[in-house]
Amino acid sequence: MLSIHNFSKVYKGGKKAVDNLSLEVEAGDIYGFIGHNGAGKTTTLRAIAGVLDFEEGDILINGMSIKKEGVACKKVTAYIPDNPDLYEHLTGIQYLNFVGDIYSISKSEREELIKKYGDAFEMTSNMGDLLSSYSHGMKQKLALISALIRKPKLLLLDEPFVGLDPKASHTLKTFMAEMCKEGSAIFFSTHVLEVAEKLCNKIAIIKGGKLIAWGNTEEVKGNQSLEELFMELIEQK
Ligand SMILES: Nc1ncnc2c1ncn2[C@@H]1O[C@H](COP(=O)(O)OP(=O)(O)OP(=O)(O)O)[C@@H](O)[C@H]1O
Repeated sequence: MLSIHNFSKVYKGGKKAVDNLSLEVEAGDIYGFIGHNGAGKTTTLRAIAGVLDFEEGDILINGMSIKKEGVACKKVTAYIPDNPDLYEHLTGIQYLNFVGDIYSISKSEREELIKKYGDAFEMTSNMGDLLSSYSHGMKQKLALISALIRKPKLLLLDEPFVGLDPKASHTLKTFMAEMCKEGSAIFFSTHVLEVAEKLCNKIAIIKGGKLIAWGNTEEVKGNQSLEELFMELIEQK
């Protein structure tokens, strides 16, 4: 589903944010991406989503290169940044219809899915309100709904649980599991190691732009908790 081959990113000014990263995410995976602040998670997610250019390496989604077939890749991928920037002058329902139009979601399917996810995230009664009046968590929930109604094959999430209340976090985890059971894949960054440990069948740990551990969660962790492993790996020189 997602193949990252020797991806590196050097920002203007010379900062190498990601260094020769290779990773495979398969259909059905809930893949957690873990690392300290500044490790390179957002840089990697933005490159996969096709919103950040890069020179070294390639990223394939469903076998298509994000560099050469960006539009086709974006059709099957949804990306929610850690701080979604939505169109504030639209109402919730106008925004979701805008997304529905762009991705050609039929009227009946759109209505069904907006109801399903709107109700689950307790957003249905706020759909007529302007996004400028939404709290941070409400904006995040609307962004998640806009991604879920598209039924993406690959869902990329940057710190999805930050800012969500416990019920919304639980709802999101349920839908993440549902999506992957149906054959999609999720690659997401998180600092919440307990969530990663429970939810993810695979995890990757990045440090200073380099992957230092990856694979099946149980195999990567061994007998330790994810927190113990993370602390040990991060403290190693
Ligand atoms: N636009 C930019 N220009 C220059 N350097 C950048 C830019 N964006 C990020 N960086 C640098 O790249 C490195 C990786 O940043 P990135 O945002 O990918 O980290 P992160 O793992 O997502 O961190 P956090 O957990 O704090 O969100 C950091 O050293 C950061 O300072």
